[in-house]
Amino acid sequence: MASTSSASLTFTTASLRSSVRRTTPFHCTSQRSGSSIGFNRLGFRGVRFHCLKTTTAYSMAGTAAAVATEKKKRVEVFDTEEDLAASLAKYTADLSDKFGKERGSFTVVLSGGSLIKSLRKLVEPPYIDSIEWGKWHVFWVDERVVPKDHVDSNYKLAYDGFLSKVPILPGHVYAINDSLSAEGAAEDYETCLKHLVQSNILATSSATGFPKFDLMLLGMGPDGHVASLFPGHPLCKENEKWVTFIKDSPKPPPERITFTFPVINSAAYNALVICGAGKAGPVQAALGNSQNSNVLPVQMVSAEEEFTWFLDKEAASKL
Ligand SMILES: O=C1O[C@H](COP(=O)(O)O)[C@@H](O)[C@H](O)[C@H]1O
Repeated sequence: MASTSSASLTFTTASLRSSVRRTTPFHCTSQRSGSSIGFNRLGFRGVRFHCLKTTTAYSMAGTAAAVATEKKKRVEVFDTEEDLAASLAKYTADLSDKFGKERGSFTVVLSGGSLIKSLRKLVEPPYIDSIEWGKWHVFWVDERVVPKDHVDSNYKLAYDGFLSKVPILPGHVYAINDSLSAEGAAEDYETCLKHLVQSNILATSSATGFPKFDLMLLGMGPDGHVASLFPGHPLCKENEKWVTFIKDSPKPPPERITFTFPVINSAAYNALVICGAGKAGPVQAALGNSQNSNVLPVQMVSAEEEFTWFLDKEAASKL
C-alpha cells in the first residue's frame, strides 16, 4: 500500500513504545523476515511505524476485545492533516480496489466527527473517477438518535461532506431508521446487518462469528472514546450484541446506537484517524509510555488483518 512516506519502518509491539520516542538512528528486527533493519528517523513527515503481530495480541481480560486476532499494526505520523488526508484517500482507494476485485463489493464503515473532513480527497481526482463507487456499501459505526436532517446526525455529516459528492448507490447507504427509539434503532440496524450477511454482501469472521466489514474508518474523542463506546461505560464489555444503544452518552446528544467491540474488532481493516494536540493524551496511553491502569476504549480496538493509526504530529506529540 503506497503512501507519502519517505521511510518505512518495522517494529514489534514491544519496540514501538520505546522507538517512537527516539530521534537518532536505531535498529529493529522484522519478525516476519527475521532480518535486522537499520534506518534513520527522518522527522514526522510520512514516517511509518509498522508493528507486526504474529499471535493473538490484545488480551483484555473480561472484555470483548480478547476475541480478535490482529495480524499487523501500523502507526503513521504526518506533518500535517493535509498529508494525512492524502494518504488516507490512497489507503481507502487501494482497499476499495482490493475488495472490489476479491469480493465484488466493498463494505465501508464511517464514524462521525472530524473523520469526514479527512476523507475530502476521495471526492477529488484521481479517486472520484477511479474508485468503483457502485461496489461500495456504507455503514455507520455509531449514530446519534436524531432525525437524519438534524445537525447532530452522523448521516447528515457524511452526506453533506462526502456521500452527496460521489456516485454511491442510494440503496447501498445504510442509515439508521430515525423514526425508532434508541433500542428499536439498534435492533433494526442489527437485523439489517444480519440480512446483508445472509445475502453475502457482508462477510462473516471465521474467527469470531461476528460480521467482518472490509474497512472501518474510525475517529477518537479527546477522552479516548471510539464509536459511542465511552471510557468506563458498561457497553465496552458488551460481547454478544452486534449493535447496541446508549441513552446516557457523556457527549451530547445522549441517545445513540453503536457497534460493539466484537464487531469493530472483527473488521478486516481498521483505520483510526486522529488529529490535534487535544487527543495526544489518549494516543500516548495507547501507544506510548503511560502509567494509567484504566484501559480506554481506544486501547481496545484491533482488527483481523491490519490496524492502522493515522496521526498528525500534534496527536503524536506525546509519543
Ligand atoms: O461523538 C462522536 O465522536 C467521535 C469522535 O469525534 P471527533 O469529532 O472528536 O473526531 C466520532 O468518532 C463518533 O463517530 C461520534 O459519534
